[in-house]
Amino acid sequence: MIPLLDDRIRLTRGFFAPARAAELLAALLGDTPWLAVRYENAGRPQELPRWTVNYGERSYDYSGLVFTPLPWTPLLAGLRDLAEAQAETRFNALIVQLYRDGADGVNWHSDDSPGVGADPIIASLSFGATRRFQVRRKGEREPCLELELHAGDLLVMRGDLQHTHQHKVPREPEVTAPRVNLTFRTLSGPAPQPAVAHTSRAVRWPADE
Ligand SMILES: O=C(O)CCC(=O)C(=O)O
Ligand SMILES: [Fe+2]
Repeated sequence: MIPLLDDRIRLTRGFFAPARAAELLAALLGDTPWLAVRYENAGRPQELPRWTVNYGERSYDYSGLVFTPLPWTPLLAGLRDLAEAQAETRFNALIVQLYRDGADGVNWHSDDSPGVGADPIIASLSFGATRRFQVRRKGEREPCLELELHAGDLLVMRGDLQHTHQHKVPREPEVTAPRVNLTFRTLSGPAPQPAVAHTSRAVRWPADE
């Protein structure tokens, strides 16, 4: 395990061996009922630059978008149990994201919606294409940390990191292969109210459009 940023990021390379990571990628790509999320931003229709789906016991508020979770599958509950053992906490929510290729990504943000509590522990598993993961101090422009997340890697964010820093998965046009990321979280308190309406379209991988 590699501790980074005062032990508020813990990176475990090869938490899953390559063969197991490849099996998990295939299962996650094919079996997940993905959503392509459409919403309006200042009157303009937008689509999230990735496919996403939520699992577990709690809804998650993602920049005002609220998603109803699906029940744990045996596979995802198994991965949750492994993540819980590593992160030494219990998780009741999971966001699964598919970055179809390097044109997909996630912009600068902190995982600090009210439901995650004061100092959230978030465990992230990566499968498929290697992608960059950047971290910057809030209020600053440039990353202070840049990592490559490989298939099978486990990254845990903890302590007050979500208060002090933001993270991002930048677009990488040269990447052609898909990447699946799982983030396990612990949510509590009242269910979030949607601030932004979305129309989500059920989609399956491989995309046929
Ligand atoms: O894909 C990743 O590695 C990060 C995803 C993320 O930051 C999120 O889902 O909040
Ligand atoms: Fe995040």
